[in-house]
Amino acid sequence: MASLFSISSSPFFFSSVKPHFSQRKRPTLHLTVPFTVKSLLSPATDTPSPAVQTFWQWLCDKGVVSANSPVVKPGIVPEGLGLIAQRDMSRNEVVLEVPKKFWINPDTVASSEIGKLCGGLKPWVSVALFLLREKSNKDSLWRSYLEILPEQTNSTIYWSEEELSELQGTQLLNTTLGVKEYVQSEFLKIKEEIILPNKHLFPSITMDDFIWAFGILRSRAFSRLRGQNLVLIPLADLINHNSSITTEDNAWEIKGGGLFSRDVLFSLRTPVSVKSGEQVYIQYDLGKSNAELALDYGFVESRSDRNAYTLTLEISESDPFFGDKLDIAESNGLVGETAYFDIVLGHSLPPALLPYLRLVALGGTDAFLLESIFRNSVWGHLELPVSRANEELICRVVRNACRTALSGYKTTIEEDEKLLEGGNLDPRLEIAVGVRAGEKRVLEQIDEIFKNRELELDELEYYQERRLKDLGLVGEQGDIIFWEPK
Ligand SMILES: C[S@@+](CC[C@H](N)C(=O)[O-])C[C@H]1O[C@@H](n2cnc3c(N)ncnc32)[C@H](O)[C@@H]1O
Repeated sequence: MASLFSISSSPFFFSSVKPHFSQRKRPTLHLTVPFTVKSLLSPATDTPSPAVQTFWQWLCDKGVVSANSPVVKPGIVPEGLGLIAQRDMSRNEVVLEVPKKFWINPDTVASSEIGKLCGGLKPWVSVALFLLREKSNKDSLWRSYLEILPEQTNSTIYWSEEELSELQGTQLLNTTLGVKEYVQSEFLKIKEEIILPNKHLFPSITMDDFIWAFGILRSRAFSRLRGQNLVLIPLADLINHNSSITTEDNAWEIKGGGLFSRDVLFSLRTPVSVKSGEQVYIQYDLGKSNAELALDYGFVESRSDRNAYTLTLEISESDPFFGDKLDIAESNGLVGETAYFDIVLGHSLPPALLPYLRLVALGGTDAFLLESIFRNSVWGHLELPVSRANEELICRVVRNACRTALSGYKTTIEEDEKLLEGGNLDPRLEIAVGVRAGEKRVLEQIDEIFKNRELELDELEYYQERRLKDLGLVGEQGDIIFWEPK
């Protein structure tokens, strides 16, 4: 029975680089985790490095920014580089505007010397190759920008094996390994088809270089901008994230481009008022879980609703009712034999989870519900308990799966909490401890919900009782009304 479904790491279906500043929404929860982001009010102090100064000079020379009265300047901050306000700014004021000719996107690649080679490539692969080509070209027009890109972030894709071992048992570990495998397979393809046959353009590109480029895009490319799937915007990509900003609205937009209008520009606004000398921040994505933040950007947040766990449920092909169940799931918006449910700490279960579980577990004397005459009403029936046996089975299977998943972590929540309370952890360890503690909390929450449900099994009302009631065959006290012959 335990094979009814599995709680596994969320598989990463990855056909192109995922949106980096996406709008997907996810609800909220509670956990005292690691990373404390710099206060919005703390001013940045350090002087920029020569590379940053050269980058700034390049932007001034090209007229992207005003050398005399800049609104923001790049500066060294706890998050690496960031944008420092050069004067007081009110909410929604424009921080910077970058014309299209300074963007790096698949069009930039197409019109470059490697454009012809990159024709059929995925957008992210072509931009990654472009970055690596330009890096190896000492005369690159993009040199001053490339020089300020970090060698690594704390994204889990850059972690050593030892660092990854701290993620033992987590979904994040599996996702990270899956992503790396995917990037590697893309690399092997272009190595054969593009890199090796064009050694004069790509002298020595390694898998690590390709991972670097992938991580750069993943952490700083904007996506889903008007007509733009994936675009690097120098200067704008220095904007850091702050958890205290809780709106994603209107932080950036593309301006211009109409028939008689001026150049197309990327425009960034500050979502909150900022004092001169403070760092300007935005909210990257309210919908990302801590695991996604860790993978994409290399940080996590203490907000409890960033902790999530993906339940993967499957209608087994060996199920005698496989076809009917699949048909019912698909008619109710759950495509394919596998369904994914994101469970968020402190939030109730996704509404479709219980009906889907009941459907997957349906069998024996309840199987009549799968008959075609019920096809239009079956989901409604599945939204309520079907039978004691069915409800008991889903509780048992979910609880077993939670316990199995919990036994795969190398620490307990208490041990993780102690580590976090002790403070002074290496940033990557802090991310690992935060994510694994968060996942375990969600698993315990799921287990608790189904444990309580198990205790209620005798009080629940099941399909047959509801049916008898509907037919007027059950009295007020739940007694069966018999027909007395007159
Ligand atoms: C869009 S870039 C921002 C510029 C970046 N700080 C730099 O030095 O180039 C995103 C990266 O900045 C860093 N970052 C942004 N916000 C952060 C935060 N709140 N805490 C820690 N790191 C952050 C992470 O390394 C992330 O991958």
